[in-house]
Amino acid sequence: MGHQKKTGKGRLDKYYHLAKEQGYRARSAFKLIQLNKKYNFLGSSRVLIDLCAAPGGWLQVAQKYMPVKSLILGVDLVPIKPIPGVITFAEDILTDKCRSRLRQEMKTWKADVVLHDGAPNVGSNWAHDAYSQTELVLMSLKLATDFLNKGGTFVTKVFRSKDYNSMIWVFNQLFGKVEATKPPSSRNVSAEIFVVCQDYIAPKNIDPRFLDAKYVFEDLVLNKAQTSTDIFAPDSKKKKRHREGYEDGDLTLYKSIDAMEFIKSRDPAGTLGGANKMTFDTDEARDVAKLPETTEDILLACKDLRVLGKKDFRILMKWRAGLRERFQLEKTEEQPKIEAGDEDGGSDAEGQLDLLAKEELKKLRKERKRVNAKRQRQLVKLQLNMTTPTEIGLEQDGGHELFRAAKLAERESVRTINELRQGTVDSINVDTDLADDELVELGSRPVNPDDSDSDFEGPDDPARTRSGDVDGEDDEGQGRLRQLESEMDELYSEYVDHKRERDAQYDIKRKRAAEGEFRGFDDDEEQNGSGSDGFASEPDKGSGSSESDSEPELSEDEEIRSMMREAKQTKAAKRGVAARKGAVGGPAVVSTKLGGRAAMWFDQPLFKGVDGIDLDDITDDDSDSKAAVSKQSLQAARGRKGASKRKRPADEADGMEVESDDGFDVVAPEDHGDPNDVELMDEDRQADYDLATPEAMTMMRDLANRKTNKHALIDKHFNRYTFNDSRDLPDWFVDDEQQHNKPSLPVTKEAVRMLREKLKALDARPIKKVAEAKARKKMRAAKRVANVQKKAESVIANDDMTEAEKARSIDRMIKRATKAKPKEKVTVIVARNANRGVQGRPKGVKGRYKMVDPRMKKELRAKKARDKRTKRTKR
Ligand SMILES: C[S@@+](CC[C@H](N)C(=O)[O-])C[C@H]1O[C@@H](n2cnc3c(N)ncnc32)[C@H](O)[C@@H]1O
Repeated sequence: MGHQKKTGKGRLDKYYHLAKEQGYRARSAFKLIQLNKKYNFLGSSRVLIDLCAAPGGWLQVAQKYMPVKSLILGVDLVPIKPIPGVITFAEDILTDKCRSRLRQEMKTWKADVVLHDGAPNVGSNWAHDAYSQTELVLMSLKLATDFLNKGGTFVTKVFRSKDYNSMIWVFNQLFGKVEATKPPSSRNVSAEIFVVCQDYIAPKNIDPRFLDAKYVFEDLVLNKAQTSTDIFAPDSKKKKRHREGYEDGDLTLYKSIDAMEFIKSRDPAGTLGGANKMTFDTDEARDVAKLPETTEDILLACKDLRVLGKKDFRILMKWRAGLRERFQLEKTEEQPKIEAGDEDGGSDAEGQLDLLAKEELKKLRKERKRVNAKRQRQLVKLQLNMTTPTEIGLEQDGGHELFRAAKLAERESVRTINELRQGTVDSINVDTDLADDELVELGSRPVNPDDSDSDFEGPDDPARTRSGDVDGEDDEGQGRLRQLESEMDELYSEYVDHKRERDAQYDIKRKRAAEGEFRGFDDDEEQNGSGSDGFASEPDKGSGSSESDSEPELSEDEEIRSMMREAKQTKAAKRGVAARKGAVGGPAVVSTKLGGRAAMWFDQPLFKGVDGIDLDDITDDDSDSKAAVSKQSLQAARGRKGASKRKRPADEADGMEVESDDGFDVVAPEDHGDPNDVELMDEDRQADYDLATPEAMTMMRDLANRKTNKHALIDKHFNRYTFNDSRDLPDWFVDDEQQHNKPSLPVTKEAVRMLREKLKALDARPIKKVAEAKARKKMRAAKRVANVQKKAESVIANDDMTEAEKARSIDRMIKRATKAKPKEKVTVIVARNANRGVQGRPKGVKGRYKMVDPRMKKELRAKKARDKRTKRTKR
């Protein structure tokens, strides 16, 4: 293998690093991985031969993707470091020795796959390398025909060359399916492509010419002969363009040329057609880029020469012609001819001739500058709307002025020189005068009043340079222009041919470009395109199965989405609260004025919307009354329910608070004023102190609205029911008393309304069971999201997949995860007859099932009744 230094730009690309990370010996391993992904030939193969296998990247891949215990053989000129389960040996595949060694290793087996990634040592002479490469391919094909099983696969690397089509033709004769492809890991700048030949026909007799390089690559053999002479006299011949792809010493298909190369080239169409990009990197080219002639359009066209349209091509050719004119390239190229012609003339005239020619050129240059400057001025005027194109005659003249000037210069100098060649010093003088006259006419002829109706005024009018000859010159000019146009067309078709030769898909690509679907020539760009087809075009989650789900409840994918929405909202809300907190300076306005407990108290929803409460007036001194009231309200609520609790007499004796039968608290005197009463309540008990009855609500409102106070309230509730003793009374009596013999407390309409509203709000909340079911559903959805995320991460990290494959697989995962699963039906099995006493799943029952006992319900009911009875008797 040619040991290329891995320091060039782009050499250490992502596949290089990936190969290092994943332990492959060569980045080329990814080419085989990607080829196998596309054609899937490794998984089903048991015997594989890798020709030109060093350092062994492909062998590693084969070993990984083929079934265990497969026979894998690798051969290369250089020894290959051992790979477990792989047999390797060093041989030249072009020799018979290699063939017999392979036969020896294969015994009676036949190969399912023959791989060939051979590359000759890349030298400076391309044609020779191409020959070796094609020779290697043909030889590997030969070996493949010897060892391949019928239906087998042959994978080979080929370089695009003029013999490419012949090669494909040969493959097609031997295989059922032949496809050329360039895996993404193959560098765009490399001319290599891989041909995957599947379904080996295994003909009994193969025409020997199919595998004969002389027959298949006739031209190349000729080329080889030619190039061998070139080696000894590289500059003796004109450098030939290699239509087969590479130029000598240039081993990539991507080529950029310097603008000056194009300007100076004698074959501009060929130069353009042979390059991908035109750069302005040399000093000279940089100057050219700054010239006004080098417009934005030209710079843009230079960026990608492969997609030049006819218009762009013409612009570039005109630009080149103008610049050649500016740099006097035509002149300098003609100079040697002139000099050669002058050799015959007298040596006295030589110096004067030179002088004259120089002066001539100087003048012409000056004139050209002037014409250009005028054109520039006119353009500026046009841009400032000071004039119209017709006024300045841009259409008639502007585009061709350059050529007119060039033509003029050409004609003048040629004429002068011809005359000089023939004539004497006198005639030189005469002609010089003439020339000067003409130049004076060109540059400084005064305005002719007779010409005032003309569009072009003043000395700058090029159409007036020869007053008597305008028509004739126009005709001549038109003819010249037509000629230039046709020359340009010819050049353009030459350029297109050139492109076509370099790129087999040229026509298709151009068609795509014309249809607006063009995605570029590079694999990279195609990948980007496919990337956008894959990842960018997100799966239409909205049109998933959930839409067709007729259940009113949220389907699971909706659940997932709603979770995501909720998460967002929660975040937003948190941000909002934080912002508000920051703005207001605290969580609640009330708490800024009241103590903590008071704030908590009045923070209850009950006080919201209650008119007339001036929270500022309520101080912590009132908290004792609040505590008492809260207890009373609780008791009132309990009283309504008839669920009185009696405390042990011992508790009363201890002076602790006692709940009376009539449902009112009797608060021990020392506790009355204790503001810590509320604080003493634990969390659970606090939850009990709710305003659950209209009586409690009324009482509360009265207190809050200062219609009563704690003393009045306590006094009022010392009544005939206060000290009723129910200790020795039977249960039935106590229960009945509780129901009917109790004080009737005042209730206001407002309190009833408020309570009703509160209950309504409570009713609106889902019952616990439903809430739990929803929460479970959410939890399951969250689990699925997490699972998909995890899987997606592993897919993303999988380097064996292309971006598009990754996108597709993630897409599939999401669809699967969000698809609503049909509810599993539960079969109810009654445990009677054959199912009676069956342990585990009854026969013939599939899916979820529930065993029910026909007697179970009755028995359970009976057991409950029994339990109740025994409880009563125990008491
Ligand atoms: C691009 S490398 C192959 C890389 C290999 N597929 C891998 O993944 O490691 C090309 C190999 O072809 C080998 N080669 C070139 N000419 C050969 C020949 N005549 N016989 C055997 N091997 C040859 C070179 O030695 C070189 O190792």
